[in-house]
Amino acid sequence: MADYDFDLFVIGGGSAGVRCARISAGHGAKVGIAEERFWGGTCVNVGCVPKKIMVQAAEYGGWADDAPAFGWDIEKRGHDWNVLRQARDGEVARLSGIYRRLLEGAGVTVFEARATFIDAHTLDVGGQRVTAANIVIAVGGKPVRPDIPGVDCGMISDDLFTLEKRPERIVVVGGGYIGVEFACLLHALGSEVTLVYRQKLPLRGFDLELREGLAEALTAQGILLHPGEDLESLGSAGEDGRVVTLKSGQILETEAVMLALGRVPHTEGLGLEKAGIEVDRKGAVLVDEDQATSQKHVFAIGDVTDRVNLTPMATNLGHALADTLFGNKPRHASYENVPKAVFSSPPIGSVGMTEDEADARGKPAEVFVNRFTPMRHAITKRDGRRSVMKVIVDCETRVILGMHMLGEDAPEMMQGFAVAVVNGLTKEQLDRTIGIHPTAAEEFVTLRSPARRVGDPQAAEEDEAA
Ligand SMILES: Cc1cc2nc3c(=O)[nH]c(=O)nc-3n(C[C@H](O)[C@H](O)[C@H](O)COP(=O)(O)OP(=O)(O)OC[C@H]3O[C@@H](n4cnc5c(N)ncnc54)[C@H](O)[C@@H]3O)c2cc1C
Ligand SMILES: NC(=O)c1ccc[n+]([C@@H]2O[C@H](COP(=O)([O-])OP(=O)(O)OC[C@H]3O[C@@H](n4cnc5c(N)ncnc54)[C@H](O)[C@@H]3O)[C@@H](O)[C@H]2O)c1
Repeated sequence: MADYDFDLFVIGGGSAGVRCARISAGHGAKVGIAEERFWGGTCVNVGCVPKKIMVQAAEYGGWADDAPAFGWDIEKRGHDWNVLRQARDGEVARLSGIYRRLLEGAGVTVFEARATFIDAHTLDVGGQRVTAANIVIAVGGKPVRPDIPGVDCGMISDDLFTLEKRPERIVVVGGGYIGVEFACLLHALGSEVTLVYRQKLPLRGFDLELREGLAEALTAQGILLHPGEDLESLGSAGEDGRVVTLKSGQILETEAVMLALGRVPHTEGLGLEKAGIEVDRKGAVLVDEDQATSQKHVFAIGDVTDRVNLTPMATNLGHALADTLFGNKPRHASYENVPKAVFSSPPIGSVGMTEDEADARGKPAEVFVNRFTPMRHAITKRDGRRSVMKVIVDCETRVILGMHMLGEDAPEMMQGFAVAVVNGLTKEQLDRTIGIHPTAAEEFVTLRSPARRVGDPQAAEEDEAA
């Protein structure tokens, strides 16, 4: 290793890269890292953190509306976007600074520059030649901008964090995580929101019953839904207006457009071909189970591999790789049963198989479901606040295959239940647990009769015969 400048060089100072660099240095490796834009990457600067602060701001609007039902003499007079911007941007700057200081404190050499490959062991880092025995690609992803006329009339999620004024009317295109979260938070802050998406329901990949419940909740709170629609073109109208043309021919006039159409790996121009590193059609770096690329000393972690594109997955991958390479503790981060949350209103928390996935196994599973109005909203009578809880159980082993919730506090609740599900919790163990009363969470430990059975080959044959 003495022939190289570094034992490890990390490209990208986001969730995956910072963790890998910091832990590797802690294990004694000589580490360098390059970041071209912002320490902490997407999550800290234009992702989870500023988004969650905006979600929290939005929640106060609903609580202010609810308060009179509990006797509070409160009048909601409006929301000051600039106060929120300053609070959010201040917290983001604070966290980003912490990320940089953590690296320096661990003894990592930091470069505020773009890094690209010259060959499989050599990088150009802001004009400087740097060599490394091992290289980690942790460059993340970037928002998709579709190839349609007038695409520049639309904002991407990064732009929402620099807006000086909240748009009064906005069309959000895309029914994935970002589209749904921003539609909800902008609506709650006072914007008139239209959500356009391709499928019949938003959030493909989540449990169908939760998706149905969420679509009902979105409509109940006044978000205008356009399901089954695709984008044809964007254009301007007058000084500040925007026109969205859908493939069905429908035209929507609005003040602003947000495109939330997915993210692609940030590998363009990285020089991967010079290092002999293979990518897939979307530009995602191909890796084996050790996160090694087609060059065994070059690794890729986080969103750049386009597998589970979530921050805790990225940090886990970074930590596991550092432990494996320099900590004498070889291990893999598991892609199985990764808990997920959508910070919609109400939010979603989910771990394990959906009902459709359990059904498709062809092995019998029981599905327990509960729908209820949380106690708070029995008083407030606020629309669109019904909760849905679901537990899916393998009939033979009694192991819980999936747990899902749409409802207030679902992400907080699901983190705890996920610990148990990941460790093989059975339905009987869940039932043995005494509830905490009065909470919504206790509904998970009091589900007694299954709503239905799925995945039963015999039942499917009987259905067909009938
Ligand atoms: C709006 C939004 C909300 C999100 N909300 C959540 C959430 O609530 N929960 C959750 O778990 N996940 C969320 N995510 C996803 C999460 O942000 C990502 O999964 C996570 O940031 C991936 O980490 P990463 O290290 O792989 O990539 P990134 O965080 O994107 O970091 C990559 C870094 O590499 C830098 N870089 C790129 N190319 C180079 C180069 N050639 N040289 C030097 N530096 C380079 C980039 O500037 C960037 O800082 C959200 C994402 C978005 C966009
Ligand atoms: N709460 C969280 O954990 C969270 C929040 C935000 C983002 N994220 C991560 O970031 C990723 C990116 O988020 P995202 O919402 O951009 O992507 P996504 O993949 O979740 O959703 C993109 C949506 O856009 C649709 N789409 C694509 N092209 C379209 C077109 N031309 N017209 C209409 N619809 C089109 C897709 O069908 C899909 O439903 C997520 O997949 C997730 O991994 C996580």
